[in-house]
Amino acid sequence: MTDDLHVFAIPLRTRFRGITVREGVLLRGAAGWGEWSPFLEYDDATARPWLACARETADLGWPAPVRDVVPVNVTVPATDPERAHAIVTAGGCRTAKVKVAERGQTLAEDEARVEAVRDALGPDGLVRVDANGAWDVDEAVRAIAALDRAAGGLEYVEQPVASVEDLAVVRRRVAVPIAADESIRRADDPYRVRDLEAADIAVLKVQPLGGVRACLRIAEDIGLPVVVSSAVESSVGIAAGVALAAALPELRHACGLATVQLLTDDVVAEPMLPVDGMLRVTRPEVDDAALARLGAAADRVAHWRGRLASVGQDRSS
Ligand SMILES: O=C(O)CCC(=O)c1ccccc1C(=O)O
Ligand SMILES: [Mg+2]
Repeated sequence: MTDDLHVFAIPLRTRFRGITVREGVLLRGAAGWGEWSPFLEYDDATARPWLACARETADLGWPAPVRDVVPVNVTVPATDPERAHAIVTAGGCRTAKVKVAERGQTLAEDEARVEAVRDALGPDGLVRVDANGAWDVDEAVRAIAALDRAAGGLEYVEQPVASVEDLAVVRRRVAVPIAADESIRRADDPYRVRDLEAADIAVLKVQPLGGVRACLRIAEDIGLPVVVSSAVESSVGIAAGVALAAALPELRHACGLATVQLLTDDVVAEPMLPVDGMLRVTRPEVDDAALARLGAAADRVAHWRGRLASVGQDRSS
């Protein structure tokens, strides 16, 4: 193994998006370390923009920031109300994003989680929910009304339904603002959201959308307020999202970049954790001791090397 590629495996505190360990690759270039951590089930074409993001970070670095802190939300997995309450209290953020519509769970469970989150935040915090496209149109209309009530007012609902056409329909049937996530990062044409007036807010993630510069272009062209969100990266990947949030001309909403809290460990000495709901705009140093501690098993390293060779040109040899 050379020093220019490192495969990490970090256990999560709470199961999230069906995973319990976050794996990824750190690549080193002239500008420092970049993170490449596409989810395991993604095919090569889907994982390719994620690699462009890692290479931008490693080879080029980022455009200049226009702010030195970024407000963030605490991310609440689809867990029980007691745990949700504790996560919000420990998170120290004034905005919470609550995962809802998890497979196998009921709307009543979502309502109880959202109520617990409101209780933990107090009346002046902001509550947003993310359904990851799990509802159909009628379910969404009903669930959004119920969760808006449970929350005592929602800031917005993220990707209530899967298709951009349905998103446009739901947006016309509810009063709660709509944010588009998968309709941007997994779409052939992210601008359909704009053209169909399907959302009030654009969620941008730097890895799936090909890096900070690519996202700045989308932000400019899509004409919607932006929320920068993570893909549950290590602090190396989170720093790229923070660089985007820091370079946006306007930032009206808290970003979903506080997800290092979901991990049990990190590859840097000073993790990208919020203080008083804010992340500092910095590029953290990778820590050799952490790399050694979090190095993946040999079979996983082989897996990621093979994947890197297939998705891009393997620069480690
Ligand atoms: O936005 C956040 O608060 C955290 C990031 C997040 O929810 C997420 C993380 C990994 C994959 C998908 C998503 C998502 O927004 O749907
Ligand atoms: Mg989302």
